[in-house]
Amino acid sequence: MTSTAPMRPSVVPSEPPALLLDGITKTYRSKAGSVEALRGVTYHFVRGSFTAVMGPSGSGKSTLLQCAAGLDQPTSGNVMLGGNSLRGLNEVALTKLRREQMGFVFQAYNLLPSLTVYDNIALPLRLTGRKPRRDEVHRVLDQVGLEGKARRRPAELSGGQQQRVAIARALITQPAVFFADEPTGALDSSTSRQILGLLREATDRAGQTVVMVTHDPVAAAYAERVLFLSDGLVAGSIDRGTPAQIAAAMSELER
Ligand SMILES: Nc1ncnc2c1ncn2[C@@H]1O[C@H](COP(=O)(O)OP(=O)(O)OP(=O)(O)O)[C@@H](O)[C@H]1O
Repeated sequence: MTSTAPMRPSVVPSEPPALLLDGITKTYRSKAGSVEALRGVTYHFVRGSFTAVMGPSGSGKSTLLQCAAGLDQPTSGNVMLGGNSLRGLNEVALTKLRREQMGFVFQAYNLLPSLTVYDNIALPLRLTGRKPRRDEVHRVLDQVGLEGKARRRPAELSGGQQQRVAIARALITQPAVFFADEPTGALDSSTSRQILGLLREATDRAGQTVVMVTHDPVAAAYAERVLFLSDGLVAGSIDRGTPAQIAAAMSELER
């Protein structure tokens, strides 16, 4: 595993990174005391890259994802999305940014059960105030291999098919950045491979940027880089690691 230092850019990139975390800290305060979930994370996610975020339980992975996606506010530091700062944006502006530039895929598929597959996928465009075109919806349905399922409801599909609907729904707005939190956590290994293949394709074919939190070294090996968190800090990274190398690095962190 490389140390944290080489992960800072050695040259100033000519275009802004897809996503920049600049000195992010996050402290949760409650009556029981305070927890420093992130203690100063600086990292840039290059455009078109696929990064897995791993680390022991409680190391800050979900907090990092929440802050990066503007779903939660860092205590200090800044998040830049495509060169635009999230700091100081109100909820309306953040919601607009999330709808237009971010895609989300979670372990729970979060599909609306009363809507058809077609309408679930079309929803993000409707939320931006735009009437979706049939060919747009069918293009992403085709991309995730679900042609012919447009009229089904989520409950009539397998878990893997539901997750593919969730990916299609995230793809339809052509977001700059995809956030995935344990996207294959509830799926068997062959279905997981298909889902991870779709995320890989989003980066390879469309130049989108994927940030995926996972506990699974096999899933993480689909990413070109694994970023390790430990105790709220970046502990290192591995590029193009095998599942065995990634698992070994995780065991080292958990020791
Ligand atoms: N809303 C909250 N209030 C208080 N503490 C919190 C809150 N959310 C997270 N924490 C604490 O912050 C730390 C980091 O939590 P986080 O969920 O980001 O870790 P994680 O790496 O995603 O863990 P896991 O792998 O178990 O999901 C933990 O100590 C956790 O208990």
